Amino acid sequence: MKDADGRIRSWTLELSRPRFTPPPGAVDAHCHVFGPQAEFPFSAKAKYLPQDAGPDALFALRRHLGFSRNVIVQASCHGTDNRATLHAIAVSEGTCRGVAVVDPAISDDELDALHSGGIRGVRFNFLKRLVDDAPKDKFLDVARRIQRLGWHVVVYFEADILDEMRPFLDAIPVPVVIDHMGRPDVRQGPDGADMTAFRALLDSRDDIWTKVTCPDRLDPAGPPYADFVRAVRPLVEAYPDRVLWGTDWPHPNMETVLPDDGALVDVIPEIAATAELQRKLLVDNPMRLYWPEEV
Ligand SMILES: O=C(O)c1cc(C(=O)O)oc(=O)c1
Repeated sequence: MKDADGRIRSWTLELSRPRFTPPPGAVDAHCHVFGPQAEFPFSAKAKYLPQDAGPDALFALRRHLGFSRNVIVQASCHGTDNRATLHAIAVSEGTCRGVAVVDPAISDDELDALHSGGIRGVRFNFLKRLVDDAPKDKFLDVARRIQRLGWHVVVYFEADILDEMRPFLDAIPVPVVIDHMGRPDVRQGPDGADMTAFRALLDSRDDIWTKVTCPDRLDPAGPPYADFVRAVRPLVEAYPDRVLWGTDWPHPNMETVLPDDGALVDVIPEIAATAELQRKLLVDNPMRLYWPEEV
């Protein structure tokens, strides 16, 4: 949905109320903020220009869905200027933490300032439609430099480059979180080539986590996202202590079919069928990674 300025709205205004009630303290561990542009302009290199989706809208969504905290992941449209993310964290009264995108030339003092602002990880994005370049050697240098802060890295790539990503991922000296499971083709099922290769990655070290997110991006059939559920539920059961969940609101680039966040929440009990799995996915795991001092 584009406005008169050509700015895209990628989130629905017709939100359903989910049937599923998240456990107390649930964390939406993958979401973004856009702007507001007047205060926090988008990057000159942004590949999409969204309408404003600031912290007030995010917190209204959170209340509606029954979540308590958010992890805000710096969106590619803001480049390496993390001010919009830091602003949202700052006004959240301790209920948000974040993942930054940094220029590899960032100083140690600037990294310290990000830590004080609630950042606990750095994102490396390998999607050509979102970023111009992804310098692996410089990213590895950043990964080494954030080790002293106790941070992790979040990596976003698509399934077709998993093989070529392996040496890079193997060399990262801090915990690794893979966005959206590295975008498998969920129609292949739980034992298809993409999920099998992804499990081999998870098996390669015990500090690789993943976000079991984005049925809307990965399952074109739409709600109730049957192929996504069939492919992802065994993953949640096999790696219950290394999975995170998030809405992905405001759903960057979902221009044609706007996901209903209520329907996304209703996928949770389908991929995490027991109260214990739900508590790990929504509370214990994200708290360990983002609020370790409270665990
Ligand atoms: O697939 C995407 O388009 C997408 C984009 C971004 C971003 O622009 O940062 O983040 C995501 O998690 C997913």
